[in-house]
Formats: sequence, structure tokens, C-alpha cells
Amino acid sequence: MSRSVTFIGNGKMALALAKGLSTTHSIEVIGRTTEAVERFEASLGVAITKTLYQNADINNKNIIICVKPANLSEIAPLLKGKAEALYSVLAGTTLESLKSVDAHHYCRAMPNLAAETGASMTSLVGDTAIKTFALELFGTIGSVLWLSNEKELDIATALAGSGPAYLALIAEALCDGAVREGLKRDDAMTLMRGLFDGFGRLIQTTHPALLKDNVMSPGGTTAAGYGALEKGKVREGCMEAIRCAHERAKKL
Ligand SMILES: NC(=O)C1=CN([C@@H]2O[C@H](COP(=O)(O)OP(=O)(O)OC[C@H]3O[C@@H](n4cnc5c(N)ncnc54)[C@H](O)[C@@H]3O)[C@@H](O)[C@H]2O)C=CC1
Ligand SMILES: O=C(O)[C@@H]1CCC=N1
Repeated sequence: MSRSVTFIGNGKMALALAKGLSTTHSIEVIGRTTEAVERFEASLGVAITKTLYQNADINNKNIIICVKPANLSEIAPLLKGKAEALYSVLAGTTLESLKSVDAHHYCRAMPNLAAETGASMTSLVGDTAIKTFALELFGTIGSVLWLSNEKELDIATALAGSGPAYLALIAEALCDGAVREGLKRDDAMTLMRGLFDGFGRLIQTTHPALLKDNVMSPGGTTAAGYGALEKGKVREGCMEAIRCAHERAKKL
């Protein structure tokens, strides 16, 4: 395996990305403790190069930084050498502030948790000299979209970065509703998973408004349920979720 990536941080996002990338790339993880990087390797199920911050040399490497935004200033001085490229998944953290880590090129990426199944929707922005490489790297773990500026990336964070959590709320609530009506929990979960799978495919080629029109029969069940969603202000709630998440990204 000739291609390699180095992760800084060993949390949920690093693991999801490493799961998606480990079939095509060799993986190095820089972490705080031997136990943490060993746990990471065990969860990944693939042998990795395990490095602690005190020994970290990022010279000429492709780095994906996956720590919390607040940890960047603490970590930057610990990294020796000049990276080939620094890819950051840190929400709201600007390209300018990434320069506290020495690198030839900088890129912000906003993947989501579906990276672990090779189905992330990842937005990217940064140094156009590495655009092709970045699109290919993150293309390994799903779909990619290169955006024009960082403001757009912060909005993309609210939509596709945080999005799995919003859809999880809908998924759980729909199951709860079915259970309240008397369906067994396991059956409700099976139906919900099948629903999301089919919907995920349909929405690739059908506009959401048309999809809804095709499901809703006059005076039928969908119209009754849809009315309840509008009464519950689900549409407004979704738009507010994006606004609040975007506001938060700007403050991180
Ligand atoms: N979880 C998600 O779905 C997504 C997360 N992100 C971004 O990924 C980054 C990591 O998030 P998660 O993996 O969810 O969080 P996490 O809490 O699972 O992992 C954070 C990791 O940061 C490292 N860390 C924490 N404190 C540290 C310190 N003081 N010094 C050095 N390293 C430290 C540790 O390796 C820890 O595992 C965040 O910046 C977040 O904005 C981006 C897209 C999606
Ligand atoms: O909640 C967060 O801040 C991160 C960024 C996108 C998903 N999780």
C-alpha cells in the first residue's frame, strides 16, 4: 500500500475516516496515550503506525486533524516538521487558524459519520493546488463537493456534517410513533431502516417536493400524517436547526 495518511486525534471522526480509508491507505495515528491509540487500532481491526505527540513528526506527510476545535492551539506546538498538506475536519476552524501547524498546503474538509461505510458527504475548501488530491482522498470515503469559500463550508457543516444526528432524531421519533400505535420495537426498527435505505436512493434522482406529491393520495394516510408534521413545525424546526448550527460553527 503506497499511499498513507496520518491522523491527529483518535476519536469518533478519526475512526470513521480511518475505517473508510484503511482499505486503500496505510494509517498512522498520533494520540496522547499508548492505550488510546491501541484502542483505536483494535476498533479499526487493521494494523496502524501508533505515535505519541512527544514523538510526532509530520514532515512531508498528509495529515488529517480530527481533534476538537478547542484543542488545536494546545496541539500545534507539539508537532515537529512541515506537513505536505493539513486537512482539517474541525468545525468552524478557519484556514487562517490552521496555520499554527506548519504545512505546505491547507484544506478544510467537512465529512460526516457515514465515512465509516464509505458513504460520507464531504465538503471541501482550501488551497486549490491540492484540490485534485483532496477530492480523490475524500472521494475514497464517499461523495465530495468543493466549495468556494469558508462561509459555505460552515453552512455545509450545519447540513451534511451535523445532518446524521438530525435524521437520527427523525428516525427514532418515527419508530417511537409506530411503537405507540402498537408495533413491536424490533419491527419498527426494521421498517425504519428499510425506509431510510429506499428513501436514500429515491432522493438521489427525485426532487423532495415531487417525491412527496407521489406518495400523498387525496384524503389518504400520508396527507393526514403530513399535516401533523406541518402542525408540529417540523419544516421550521429543520430550517432553525441549520441556522443555529451555522451560527455555532461561526463561534467555534
Ligand atoms: N463526530 C462527527 O460526526 C463529526 C465531527 N467532526 C469534527 O471532528 C472533530 C473530532 O470530533 P469527534 O471525533 O466527534 O470527537 P471525539 O471526542 O470523539 O474525539 C476528539 C479527539 O480529540 C483528541 N483530544 C481531545 N482532547 C485533546 C487534547 N487536550 N489534546 C490532544 N488531543 C485531544 C482525542 O484524540 C479525542 O479522541 C471535531 O473537530 C469535530 O468538529 C466533523 C464532522 C463530523
Ligand atoms: O457537532 C459538531 O460540532 C461536529 C461538527 C459536525 C458534526 N459534528
